Amino acid sequence: MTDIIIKGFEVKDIRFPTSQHLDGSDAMNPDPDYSAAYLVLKTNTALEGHGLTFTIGRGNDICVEAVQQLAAQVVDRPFSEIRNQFGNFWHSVARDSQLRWLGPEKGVIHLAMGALVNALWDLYAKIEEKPLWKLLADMSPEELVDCIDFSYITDLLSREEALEILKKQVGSKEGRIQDLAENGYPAYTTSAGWLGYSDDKIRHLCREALEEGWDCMKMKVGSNLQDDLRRAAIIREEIGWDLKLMMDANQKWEVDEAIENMKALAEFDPWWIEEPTNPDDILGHAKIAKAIRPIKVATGEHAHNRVMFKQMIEAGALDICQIDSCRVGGVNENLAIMLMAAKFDIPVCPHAGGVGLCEYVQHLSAVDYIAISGSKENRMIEYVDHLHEHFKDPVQIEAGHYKLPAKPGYSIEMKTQSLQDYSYPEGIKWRNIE
Ligand SMILES: C[C@H](O)[C@@H](O)[C@@H](O)[C@H](O)C(=O)O
Ligand SMILES: [Mg+2]
Repeated sequence: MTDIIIKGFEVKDIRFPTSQHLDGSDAMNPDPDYSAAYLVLKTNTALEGHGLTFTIGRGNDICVEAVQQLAAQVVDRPFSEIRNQFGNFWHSVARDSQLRWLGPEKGVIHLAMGALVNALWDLYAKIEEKPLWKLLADMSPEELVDCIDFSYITDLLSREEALEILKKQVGSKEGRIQDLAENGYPAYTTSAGWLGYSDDKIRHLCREALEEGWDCMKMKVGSNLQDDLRRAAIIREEIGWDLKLMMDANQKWEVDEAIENMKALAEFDPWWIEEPTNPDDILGHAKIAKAIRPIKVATGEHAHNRVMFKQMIEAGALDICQIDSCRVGGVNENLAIMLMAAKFDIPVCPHAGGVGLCEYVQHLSAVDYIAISGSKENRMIEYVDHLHEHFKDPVQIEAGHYKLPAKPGYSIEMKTQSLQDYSYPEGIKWRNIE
């Protein structure tokens, strides 16, 4: 096969007016418009690599520009050069000396890296004609670790340790693939619990979720305690006490406030509290975790990179590791994070509250189960019931489980019509609003 060369790219500003119905709303983001800096890598063949990074509204202006800057670096490069040394390639993009000053490896520039790296994996999986999870699951432990940049984490996880973890799972991979094909991967829904929803809507969505077979749910907290207590009571009234209920404060509280409020909310038996305080406050999370046991602390959707996860894990600051497919530098860095979590037997429950995140993370959790942790215990993928109709290969949910994706790629390609209609600001959907 002749080598595939990346010949050019397009970056699109795609936004959805989700704030109109307060879908996705939380204590920190009262009216989010789910948005994506969307990258298409064009090649010398008909194949394209698609990738996006999730943002909210105006933040997308800046992210689109950052994706432009990063994507320019792969133009005219043979894809084999990137793929054969993916870890080194990743390292070189993260170390771009002019752009690195903006991070390093955090914020807008790292979100943009997520879009680029994920688009490259989408292309890779399409070239190999496999869904991304299968491409990764078929790799040998050596091939997988060659995708990882171990910089700054070797004190917690060396290349050799990573190899050891992966090698342990090799012999039993096939059984787990079979299990996923038959039973899917467990999930929980956040769709009933957005903060801006009325009590009636929450009640009605809880009933609907039960009928659909969900057995775990997440609600938003962090507005004011009395409201949180009332809403939690409504949810428990509707779903009973056998279902798992998780709570998400979206960084709203001070450390002491988080401890106090969770003591009050404990009567509703929450399984975890997510992002109780500022996402950079490693020691604060550790304090909270210690004070509110057995309620677990979950975090990660705003953790900049693998180095933050390393510290969180070492400090006992997280019980549940919430990887995000875009926040860090895409698939490669998430492999590193999942391996660190596996070493400490910390369950990975990916964050997926955004556009395209469910589509992405289903592949990552599948790989975690098949090749890394080998376990589904206490693990589940978030599901939000928004915007899937815009994807060519949308997630499929059956009785509260993700079905294993089958089409080649990373499931992130959006329909041409949707890309047109929701382009900001010129798309028809926006022209009709403003
Ligand atoms: C603004 C977004 O919807 C967030 O509320 C969402 O990502 C959330 O934190 C989640 O855990 O799904
Ligand atoms: Mg969250």
